[in-house]
Order: sequence, then structure tokens, then C-alpha cells
Amino acid sequence: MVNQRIAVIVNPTAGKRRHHSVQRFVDYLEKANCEVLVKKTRFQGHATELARELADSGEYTHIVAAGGDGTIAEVAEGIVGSGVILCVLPIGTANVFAHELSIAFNEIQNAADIIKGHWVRLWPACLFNDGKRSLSIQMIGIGIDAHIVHHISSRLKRMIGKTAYLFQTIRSLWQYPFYEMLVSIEGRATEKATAVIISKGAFYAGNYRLLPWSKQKEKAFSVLLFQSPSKMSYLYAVAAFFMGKIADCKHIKIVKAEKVKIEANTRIPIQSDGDARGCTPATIEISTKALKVAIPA
Ligand SMILES: Nc1ncnc2c1ncn2[C@@H]1O[C@H](COP(=O)(O)OP(=O)(O)OP(=O)(O)O)[C@@H](O)[C@H]1O
Repeated sequence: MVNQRIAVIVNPTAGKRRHHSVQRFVDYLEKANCEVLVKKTRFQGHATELARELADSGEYTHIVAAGGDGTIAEVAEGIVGSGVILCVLPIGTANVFAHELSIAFNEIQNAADIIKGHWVRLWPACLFNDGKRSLSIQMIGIGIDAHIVHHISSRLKRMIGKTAYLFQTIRSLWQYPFYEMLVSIEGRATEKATAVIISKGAFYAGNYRLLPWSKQKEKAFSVLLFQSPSKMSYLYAVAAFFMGKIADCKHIKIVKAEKVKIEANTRIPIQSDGDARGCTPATIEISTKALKVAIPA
């Protein structure tokens, strides 16, 4: 008898392209009597199309996003509100969402956890900008971190992984003027900032804790505002982040919110889950539809 019907959507360009991980994951599920369908993405956004078709078919209980945070966000977009369980096979570069939910990086353990059947209901964030709506499962950055994502070489990222971000950070610090933004929080308070991070969870840039009190299971997101135009102060904040002391920084303000609006006199770059997502002005709010996400027991 078939245990579960599971579709796996693989981004063949994610991370270091660990095809053997996907194969071992699929083999384990099949040995456990699951019926598994594997689909590879062919272009950016394809994972959303595939996930939507598979969810609409009503034939699959689980859809696995095999890739990094960008692939997970695309699959989430296709199945949000459908009742299909989103699973994660972390084979991307930073894999922040997998760290956040303590998903096993060992594919056999991961497959075994999926079969056990535990899941959690999460409320992703919705980004509205450039006339489009997109879903974000982990975090959105506006300002310098988005400039880094917009300009990082994907070839270098595939070759040296996360170290590529270090090189681009140095370049972006040199090139990017810290433009001022106006951040309206819940339509009430308005704050000034030169960089903003909106995060559903605690982790950032892999498995570093940026906002330890931020919990994926809560509806609201955390809004981190960096409020100085000084690049030296920004470097100090980055050092504090790596030492786990970001909240002690003088130019940092952190608030909880379910809706923010960001405007500026110029178009400021935005990244969502590590992928470039256009520019400001933007509104970010909690999705009205939830996601069911597989987690370890
Ligand atoms: N076949 C494809 N060709 C080119 N790009 C693709 C293809 N399939 C997916 N993509 C795009 O690849 C981008 C990066 O994917 P993803 O974020 O999953 O990997 P990553 O950047 O290595 O990992 P992370 O976000 O965890 O650092 C996404 O924007 C996605 O749309």
C-alpha cells in the first residue's frame, strides 16, 4: 500500500547542486512505500508554476522544495492555503529557513522525519512592490543587504558558496550610499532608517542568530531598523551581529509588526529570501493564507 504521495521540486542551479542528496532522499522515501514524483525547475519562477499545478491536481499530500530559500519561497507561493504540506530538502547556499526549523541537513534523516508526519502552521510575509505580489518565508532586506544580493555573481556563489557574499559585501560597502527611507509601522509610527531587515525568524545569513526572540510560529514579523548613514556604524553593527549583540547597538531599533510600508526619495533595492526582488516603494504584510510546513518531531 502507498504510504504518501510526495512530489519533489528540484532547483538544479541551487547551492553546490548536490544531485546525489536528492537521489538518496528519493530512494529512502520510495523504500518506505511512498510514491515519489521528481520535477526539475527550468527557469526562475518555474517552482511556483510546478507547485501550483501539483497542488491543484489534488494527488499529492506533500511537496518538497529541494533547493535554497529562494526555491522554498517559490514553492510556498504555489501551495499557500492549499493544505498540501511543504517539505524542505536544504541543498541551497545559506538555507536559513532549514536552520530556523531545525530541518535535518542529512537527507536520510530528513526523509525519515517527513514520514513521521509532524508539521506546523506558519504565516509567511507578503511583499507588494513594482506592481507585483510575492511571498517571503524567512526575511526581506531593504538597503545594503539587498544591494549585495542584487550584485553578487551567481558563478562565484556556486564556486565558493557563502564566501562570495563577503567579497560582494566589501564592494557594496564601497558603492552603496546609505539612502534614507521612511518606514511606516502599522500605519501609526513612522521611523527613519538607512537599512531595514524584516524577519519572520531568528536566523540570518545561514545559522547566525540575528533576532533570537523572533519566532516563525508567531504571526508578526520583527522589523530591524538601522538608523545611521555612517558606514563605520554599519560595520560596527555587523561585528555586533556576529558576536550575537546586535540589540546593544546604538543605531539599531527593533519592533514587532504585521504591516510596514517603506518609501524613499530614490528607488532602494529589495531582497527577499536571498533573491533580488526589485525596489521600493514597498508594503510588507502578513499573508492571509497559511502554510503547512513539515518539521522534525
Ligand atoms: N533552472 C533554473 N535556472 C536558473 N535559475 C533558477 C532555476 N530554477 C530556479 N532558479 C532560481 O535560482 C535562484 C536561487 O535559488 P535558491 O535560493 O533556492 O538557491 P541558493 O541561492 O543557492 O540558496 P539560498 O537562498 O539558501 O542561499 C532562485 O531565484 C530561483 O528562482
